[in-house]
Amino acid sequence: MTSSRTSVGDPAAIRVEGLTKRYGRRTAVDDLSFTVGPGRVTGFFGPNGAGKTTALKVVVGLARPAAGRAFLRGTSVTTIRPDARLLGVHIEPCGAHPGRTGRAHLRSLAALAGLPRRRVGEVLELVGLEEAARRKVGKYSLGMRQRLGLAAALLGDPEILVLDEPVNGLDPQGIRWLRKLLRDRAASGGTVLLSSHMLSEAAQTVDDVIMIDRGRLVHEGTMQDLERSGASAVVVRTAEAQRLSTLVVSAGGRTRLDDEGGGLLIEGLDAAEVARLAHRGGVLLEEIAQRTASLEDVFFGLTGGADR
Ligand SMILES: Nc1ncnc2c1ncn2[C@@H]1O[C@H](COP(=O)(O)OP(=O)(O)OP(=O)(O)O)[C@@H](O)[C@H]1O
Repeated sequence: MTSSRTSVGDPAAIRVEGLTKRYGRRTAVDDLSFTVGPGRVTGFFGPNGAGKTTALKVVVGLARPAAGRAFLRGTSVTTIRPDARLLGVHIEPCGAHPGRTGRAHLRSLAALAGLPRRRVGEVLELVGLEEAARRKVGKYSLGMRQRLGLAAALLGDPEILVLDEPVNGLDPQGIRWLRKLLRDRAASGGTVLLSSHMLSEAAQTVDDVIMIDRGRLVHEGTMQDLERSGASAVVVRTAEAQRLSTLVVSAGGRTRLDDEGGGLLIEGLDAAEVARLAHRGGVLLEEIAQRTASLEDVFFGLTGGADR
């Protein structure tokens, strides 16, 4: 280990404090704070445009914040010296020239980082790109580009891995493969922070969750807690949905139209409470059922859920 990793006794692998980043008058990241622990895979979730890529760029030192700070192993990213053994990053565009082969791209990255050439062969094998490494990057599919980006991030066998939307473009087999690779890294003490706008696809990969919406933190905790927090919702069918909605909201619940079944989805109250409310308010229910919430439902509940 180098001194930059051990000099400060911060137990967090990544610490972000009050980060704000603006593009003109648009605030992409708004007073965001979170920590990422070592030996964990952490999911950085949020809808399209939530500010995930922007925040990750600041975390890895690729963008400057208007306010706030980011630390890797207790050292500010603004003062840290580049070290491929500490930090591996994959954020598109990865900078690979379309006319170069995957292998040539990785070789120049390895040379720049002062890493031995043999690492190129090792990471190509690790990401399953040995065959494709001879081909030009411009001919790669999205999934192959993801693997190449991951290979680049893994060159230094880094302690901290930051990946922006790594699941994008991977087929189910590729997602399973990535899951194992990232889980293995965490199991051996590594830190993985990955962003995704697809909660379900990434859910089985992550231990911890940081969720943002419109640049702000909406949830930070374990995946287990998140799954528990949205354990169920109630689906009802009624001709008086508007009136029932008003009753539910005044009793502290939330409602929205159920995308799947066309009924009314109610969160924050259980089925018995909804039935009582409907009975007292004289609302006729044609159907009522308890439904286990999907992670998307949980996400919806936390982010306020407006369709954007
Ligand atoms: N270089 C830029 N110049 C101007 N605005 C930008 C720039 N990069 C991002 N933004 C804006 O900042 C906001 C956050 O974008 P960002 O790409 O960080 O979100 P995201 O959560 O990664 O979204 P996605 O899942 O779609 O990639 C968006 O409104 C976006 O339009």
